[in-house]
Amino acid sequence: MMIHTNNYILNIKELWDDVPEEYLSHKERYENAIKKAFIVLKVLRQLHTGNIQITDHRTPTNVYSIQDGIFRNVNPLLIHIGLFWSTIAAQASTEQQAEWLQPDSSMIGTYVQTELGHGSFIRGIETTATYDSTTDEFILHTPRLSAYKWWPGGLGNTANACLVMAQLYINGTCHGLHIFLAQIRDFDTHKPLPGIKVGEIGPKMGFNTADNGFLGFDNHRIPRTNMLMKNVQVLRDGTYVKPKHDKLTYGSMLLTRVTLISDLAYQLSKAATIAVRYSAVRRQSPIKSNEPERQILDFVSQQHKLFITIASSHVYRVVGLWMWNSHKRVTADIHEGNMGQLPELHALACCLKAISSRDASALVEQCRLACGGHGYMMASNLPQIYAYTTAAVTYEGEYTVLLLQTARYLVKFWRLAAEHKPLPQNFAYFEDYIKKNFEQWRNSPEGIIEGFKAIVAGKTKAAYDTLQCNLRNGREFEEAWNMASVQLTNASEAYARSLLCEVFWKETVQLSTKVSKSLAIVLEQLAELYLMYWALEKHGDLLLYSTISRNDIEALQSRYEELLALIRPNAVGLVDAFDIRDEVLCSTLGAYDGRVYERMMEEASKSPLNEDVVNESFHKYIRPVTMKNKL
Ligand SMILES: CCCCCCCC/C=C\CCCCCCCCC/C=C/C(=O)SCCNC(=O)CCNC(=O)[C@H](O)C(C)(C)COP(=O)(O)OP(=O)(O)OC[C@H]1O[C@@H](n2cnc3c(N)ncnc32)[C@H](O)[C@@H]1OP(=O)(O)O
Ligand SMILES: Cc1cc2nc3c(=O)[nH]c(=O)nc-3n(C[C@H](O)[C@H](O)[C@H](O)COP(=O)(O)OP(=O)(O)OC[C@H]3O[C@@H](n4cnc5c(N)ncnc54)[C@H](O)[C@@H]3O)c2cc1C
Repeated sequence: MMIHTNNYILNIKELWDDVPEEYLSHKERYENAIKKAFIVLKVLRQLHTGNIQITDHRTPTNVYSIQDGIFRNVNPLLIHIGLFWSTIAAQASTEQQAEWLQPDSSMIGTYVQTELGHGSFIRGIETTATYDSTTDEFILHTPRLSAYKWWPGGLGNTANACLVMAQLYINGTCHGLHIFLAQIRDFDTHKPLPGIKVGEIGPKMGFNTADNGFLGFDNHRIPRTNMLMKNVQVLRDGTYVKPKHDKLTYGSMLLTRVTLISDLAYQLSKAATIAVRYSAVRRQSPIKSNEPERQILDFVSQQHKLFITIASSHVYRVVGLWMWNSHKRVTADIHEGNMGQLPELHALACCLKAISSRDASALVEQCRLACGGHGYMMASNLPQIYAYTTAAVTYEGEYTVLLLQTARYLVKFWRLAAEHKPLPQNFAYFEDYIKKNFEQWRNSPEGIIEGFKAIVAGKTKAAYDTLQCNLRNGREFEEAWNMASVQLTNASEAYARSLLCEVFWKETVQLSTKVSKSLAIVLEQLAELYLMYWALEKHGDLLLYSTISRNDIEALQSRYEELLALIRPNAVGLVDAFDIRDEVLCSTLGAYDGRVYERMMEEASKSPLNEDVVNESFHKYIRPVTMKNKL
């Protein structure tokens, strides 16, 4: 059957709620979401097997983005689709993949890594997988409470299988973390298998349809062939065959960090669409006292809050794609046995995941604030987008922890520069900084990019010098590192910002040659706005580390304000161009037709508190108090 995914999914009645999900209990929310998740899964399976085919051109992202509207929260199968399958595809041997990656598989899986006691420091994970050569099995075991798995999405009620990260033991030797496929529930009855203690962890700030769960193993046995064996093997006699790189097991985290950048771009585009459209509808106070009230979008301070969100969505879309292509290239190299580019990819993914999630949550919150009181309503959908986005600052590698990973990479190159050793081309600016080869400041995108590189160099130098000073004072390296960690994270943050500015500007200039002149102008305005915004935000750093002057900063401020005015007439068009359907946006404030107040009233009428003219609590609790003396 040929289908148009949008229409097909939008017309499946059971996927769309009559009662807004905020009025459901924790249990009802899950049950409602799981009903929908399996309808969506069926569609995805039909697409995969070719039983239905797609006629629209933007399919994978379309299905993904329509889901946002269907769940208004999170698809409980997000980890099954996004992490379970992709980890098997990347880390299982060809034979394992042939067995496990069947489109009609009974397995509903999740990715089980974090424990009650350890999330960031994964070498500290306590779950063990001990090889028993007499039976050719691994014994999965949770030795104590802190070793209970805690957090995996879909684990609480949905999954019947999982990929477990555990410490591998063979003949008493620990070989570190490895991934194992374990069935945890009966495929038919869905009851936990013997030796499995599993459940759901309770309500959270967001992700409340994702049934995040806990899991403990009591000497649970799985076949030896259930260890993911593409990069590393345990043979029948217990021989351990090492991987070519000891962090290949962390590959799923790397991939998800890369994918998340695009997902965050999409969340930003939703928030921007809601806030910009609302700001075009909402009128509040005149600018000149003798004039009618103005659209709040005409206030320059409002433009300052919103246009950076539009621009940032484009930045993360462009950089997300750039990272996706790098990931593809590096993965192909790894297949050929060449690990050379992995450290760079890891360093980039860490800082970009950290900064994209932090930026996205700050900007979504800014959009909410820009919608005044109405932005605080759940029906605006901004609170849900915020709760979803801010979780990404923590999961898949906590913000600070990831920045410190990138700092290791920066410090290595600074050490080379300090010792006057050869540097790769992309770090040549470290040498320039040491030799004080400072460029004359230019108030242009290219000048700002150079300025940001000077900040990276200056901050890396400062962190490195502190590190060296701590070492000279007799500290051990790890302690000296901890003492310098504020400066180290600052250097990583600056590095991410310089990458974002450089990649976005270069890609935009290139793209501009391929589109109409009028579109090119707007795209370049957005890119320039992004660079100016951050140059002004970081003007203190520029004053410290580059040759910028006070006059230059004043000129940047004027150009920034000019850009706000230039973008203003296109603001609504720019968010319309994100092309997000009302059904996906789920916002009273952001719908295409601009019927904001009507929709707000329609949504209010769905409140169960409006079902009775007089709520029964009046008779039970209020009247006895207020009428006491009059009875
Ligand atoms: C219209 C537009 C639509 C857009 C549509 C977009 C479509 C998007 C589709 C899907 C979106 C998907 C969204 C997914 C949502 C996900 C939902 C939430 C799921 C959450 C899951 C989780 O959270 S799983 C758990 C994650 N946990 C972590 O991330 C733990 C973090 N900790 C670590 O990673 C490690 O502990 C740490 C790296 C911090 C340290 O490791 P350790 O072993 O201790 O390292 P160490 O010995 O110190 O050595 C460091 C050494 O190793 C190198 N290294 C570390 N990691 C890697 C790696 N991954 N790869 C390569 N190398 C690595 C590191 O560089 C160091 O090297 P040296 O400096 O020593 O040379
Ligand atoms: C919504 C959501 C979904 C999740 N889904 C999954 C899932 O599907 N599967 C899964 O396995 N896990 C999942 N997780 C768990 C997630 O990966 C971890 O919570 C995350 O990696 C952070 O680890 P943590 O909780 O141990 O934080 P901690 O590491 O305890 O962080 C607490 C604080 O300590 C600081 N800190 C920790 N270590 C250092 C250090 N070395 N240096 C400096 N500061 C440090 C951090 O910066 C932070 O400020 C999920 C989490 C959330 C919130």
